[in-house]
Amino acid sequence: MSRDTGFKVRSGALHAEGVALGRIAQAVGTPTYVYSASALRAAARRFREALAPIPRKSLAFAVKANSSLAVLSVLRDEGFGADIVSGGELTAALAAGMKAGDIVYSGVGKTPEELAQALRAGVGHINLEGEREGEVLAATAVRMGVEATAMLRVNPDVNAGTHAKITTGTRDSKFGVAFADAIGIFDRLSKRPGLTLRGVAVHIGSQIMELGPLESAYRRIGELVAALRARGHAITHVDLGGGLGVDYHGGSDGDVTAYGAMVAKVTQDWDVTLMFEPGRYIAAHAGVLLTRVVWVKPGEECPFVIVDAGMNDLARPALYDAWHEFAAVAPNGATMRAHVVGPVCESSDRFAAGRLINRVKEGDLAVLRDAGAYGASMASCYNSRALTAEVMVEGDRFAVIAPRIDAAAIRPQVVPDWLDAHALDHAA
Ligand SMILES: Cc1ncc(COP(=O)(O)O)c(C=O)c1O
Ligand SMILES: N[C@@H](CCCC[NH3+])C(=O)O
Repeated sequence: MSRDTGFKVRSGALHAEGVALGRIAQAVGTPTYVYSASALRAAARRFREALAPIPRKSLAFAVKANSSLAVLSVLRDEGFGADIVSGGELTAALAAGMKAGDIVYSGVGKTPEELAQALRAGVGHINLEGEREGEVLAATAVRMGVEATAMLRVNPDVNAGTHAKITTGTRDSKFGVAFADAIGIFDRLSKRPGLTLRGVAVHIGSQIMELGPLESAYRRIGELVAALRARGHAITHVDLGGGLGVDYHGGSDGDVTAYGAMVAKVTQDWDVTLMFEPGRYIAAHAGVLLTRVVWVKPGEECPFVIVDAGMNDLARPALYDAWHEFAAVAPNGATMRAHVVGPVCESSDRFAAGRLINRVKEGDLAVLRDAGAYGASMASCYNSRALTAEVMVEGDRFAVIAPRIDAAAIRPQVVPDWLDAHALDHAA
């Protein structure tokens, strides 16, 4: 997808579809995430079309990438289920109208309460990331009088070739069970009443641009499927995770068509339903973070453009040195070299270092592009800043889909109600 899908300069001003971003800033203020519904749909369709050669499949959007209900609803209408990692994401997916059966629940630290919540909701698949979790899930299902349907997430020990902080399938990674242990764990868990193990799951990381590591991981999973079948296990599903990356510099994204062809080739004899969990590929280009320049202040090497968005609103640059293009909403053709920084009291609150950007001045509007995935969903109230508002644009209309929330409303002042720990001991 071109990242211009949804966001284009028209008559000298950046628009989200038919709506000038200046109009949104006027109505909602800044900083604000702005999403294009058409860009979301376009990416969702491109992903599905690329998987056309795969006969049996299900698609689940990784809710961690963007958990706004309006975004999830658009993807639900595109036939996506949800890949979730917490009870909160389960609540969000259900609230967005996703069917429980279309939800797959991953995560290394699901609590017993969250497992019970998933069973109560009737979640389609629970991706087990450890043997003990499977034992507790089975026991909980028996107690509740239901059958849990699950998959075993396996760590294939493949380096995804992405940023070290978002690689998830190497030997020392906390995710899934070690490849060498997988068969033993599968054998044991499949004997547990209350638990139907349908297959295996793999996810080696995020922002993966080369298909080689994905192909290596999938081939290992293919060997495992064959070995499990040889031991009499009925393997009906394999979850291939997410991870396909996008280009944040305006170039080509991970090649989704080649990805579809590779998956079709590697899995042609598997005879299973394949599950996919894309997040970034679907949402990244469909959103920008709209911000206003507060000050332009001289610096030793170049000026500081200080914007009203901070690392609490968009954490990726501070966390992974990630690149998001900074662009003026009303570019005039001139450029400047500057540091673009936020107001937060950390030196890592920096969106661009000595970068050539559109010339901006105090009060101008600008955007950080490609912020639709892992933007708002990772926002916090650090420095007691408000939680950023979110807006969805569709054609010439826009709607606030998440209001700006004051930090004080999230952490209201309470009068401490002191409990005497010793008195509680006596009561127990
Ligand atoms: C289990 C799982 N599935 C899917 C995803 C989505 O990944 P991405 O946004 O890179 O497609 C992630 C995030 O890395 C994940 O941990
Ligand atoms: N949050 C990360 C990706 C992590 C994906 C979840 N396992 C990012 O912004 O790139």
